[in-house]
Amino acid sequence: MKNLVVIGSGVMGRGIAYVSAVGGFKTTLVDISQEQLANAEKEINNIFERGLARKKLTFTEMEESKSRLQYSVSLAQHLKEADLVIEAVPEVMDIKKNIFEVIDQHASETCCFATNTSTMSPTEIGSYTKRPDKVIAMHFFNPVHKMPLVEIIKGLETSDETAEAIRRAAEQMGKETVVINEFPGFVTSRISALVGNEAFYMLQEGVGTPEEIDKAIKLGLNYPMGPFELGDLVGLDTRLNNLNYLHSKLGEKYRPAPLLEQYVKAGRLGRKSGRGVYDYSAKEEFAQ
Ligand SMILES: NC(=O)c1ccc[n+]([C@@H]2O[C@H](COP(=O)([O-])OP(=O)(O)OC[C@H]3O[C@@H](n4cnc5c(N)ncnc54)[C@H](O)[C@@H]3O)[C@@H](O)[C@H]2O)c1
Repeated sequence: MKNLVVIGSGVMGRGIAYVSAVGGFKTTLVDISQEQLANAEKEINNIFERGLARKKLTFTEMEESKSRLQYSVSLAQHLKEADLVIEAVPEVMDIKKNIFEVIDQHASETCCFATNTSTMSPTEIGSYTKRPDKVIAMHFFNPVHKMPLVEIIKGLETSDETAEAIRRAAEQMGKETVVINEFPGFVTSRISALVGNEAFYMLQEGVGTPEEIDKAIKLGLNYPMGPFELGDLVGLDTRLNNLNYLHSKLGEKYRPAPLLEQYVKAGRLGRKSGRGVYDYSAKEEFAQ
């Protein structure tokens, strides 16, 4: 694989484009919004600058990586050359369905398709194409340039060859991989949703303050972040959305804590809204 197209230049797509270019792939980042693309380019350049300052890469590596990266609002023209397309558009099945129908029409027969979905079925997404054997989920984590894992999820029809090609591509991007079979929530979203939800039940029951619960989990269980810190980073609305999905598929143990629903109703969505479990309004670093 040499040529990659990343669709969606939001939180995840820009990180995926960065690790792809640094990994040596000729990468095109595509979005329908020119403004999002401009923001993505600015942020990717910041990641390069910080990487250079921290000696994660040399000046030459930075310049070579940047020269492999381009930004575009027109998807179709870049698909003919693509060996792999990674989709990172919002977690809405209709949007994803539309994208996969379009890329299936324009990409070469040998091109593989990956979705960065957190919860959705790669089998269903593959069914919107005429190449379900070449469709897979490639689940990156936020922030992509720092998080070491890509969780690779095979749909029912995904071939072993596709899974192996995707595993090699992820490794070329500097990532560790696990290859698993599709089941709602995969491995990581399922566990993370459960831990985050349990923490909300504890808060609701008055077991402790958010600080105490986060500290107990971090220092007692050796988690790098507390469940509330992580929930605020991911977004409490996203967390609730995932829990509702898992509740519908896997039953009672994923029922969202009423307190979490209340926070989301109040607009306390986490860092992105300035307030979630914690208040970020005074902290400039969280405003970006
Ligand atoms: N945010 C996370 O922490 C996280 C982690 C892992 C996986 N994911 C998954 O990654 C995917 C993307 O999430 P995100 O947080 O980056 O979303 P986001 O909202 O930040 O970005 C989505 C981008 O897609 C663009 N877009 C929408 N429709 C498009 C189209 N038809 N063609 C091209 N671009 C289009 C939007 O303009 C936007 O820039 C979702 O499936 C999400 O579940 C998110």
